[in-house]
Amino acid sequence: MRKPSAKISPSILSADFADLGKDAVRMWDYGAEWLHVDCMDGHFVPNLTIGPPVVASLRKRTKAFLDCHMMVSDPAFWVEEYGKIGVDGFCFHLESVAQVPPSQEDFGKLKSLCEMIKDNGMRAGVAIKPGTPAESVEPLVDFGMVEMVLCMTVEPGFGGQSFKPEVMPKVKYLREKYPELDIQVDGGIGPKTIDIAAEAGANVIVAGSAVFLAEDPKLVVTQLRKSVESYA
Ligand SMILES: O=C(CO)[C@H](O)[C@H](O)COP(=O)(O)O
Ligand SMILES: [Fe+2]
Repeated sequence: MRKPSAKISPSILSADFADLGKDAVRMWDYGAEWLHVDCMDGHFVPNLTIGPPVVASLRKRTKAFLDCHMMVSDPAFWVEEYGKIGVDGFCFHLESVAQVPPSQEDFGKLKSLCEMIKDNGMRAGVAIKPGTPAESVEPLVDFGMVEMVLCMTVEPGFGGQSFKPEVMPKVKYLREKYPELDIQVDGGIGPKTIDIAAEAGANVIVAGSAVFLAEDPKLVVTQLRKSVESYA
């Protein structure tokens, strides 16, 4: 069984926030079919980025799959609004909703959150911080609650941090167990680190600074895709 197709998702955290529309359009032109939107509320992480009005403006400017990484304390609060905007993927942090490992009661909460995401027309994803074990999200995959697991390869909150290779065994474990699952990696990914992540089994690749600060961003998008495809 082959792993799912490569999806390259440039993170607009490293874009020019005064010119987001232009940056969104050029990423699509460079061949990136996803656009990663880091929504931070200043509570779940010590940083504040953008919310619905800006995401709605982005929606009008790009056909890309809008991949919202919700670094917020109360993801359920935002689901309906993001659904109305026409966001494609809503990826919440397990740690914002549940204890680690999740309790029985937490699974009830997680199930209704995932159902709410789907009822509002979006794909559900769950993100885990570098220290959160893969086993914590297995029931969400096993019961079809999520279509994607995001393994953070930095502590969430800021772009431009160093890739944590110690997260790779988790990616490998999930890929072996779930050959058809979308597995996303986010943080410190670029031409120097992509091979490690692709070999471990990641197929949805987020890259912020490595793309936006590159002299030739199109080349970086192409390199990231080639690496994932070479390990398919
Ligand atoms: O979720 C994030 C940070 O919390 C960003 O998506 C991520 O850090 C991308 O930036 P870079 O590729 O520069 O590390
Ligand atoms: Fe992100």
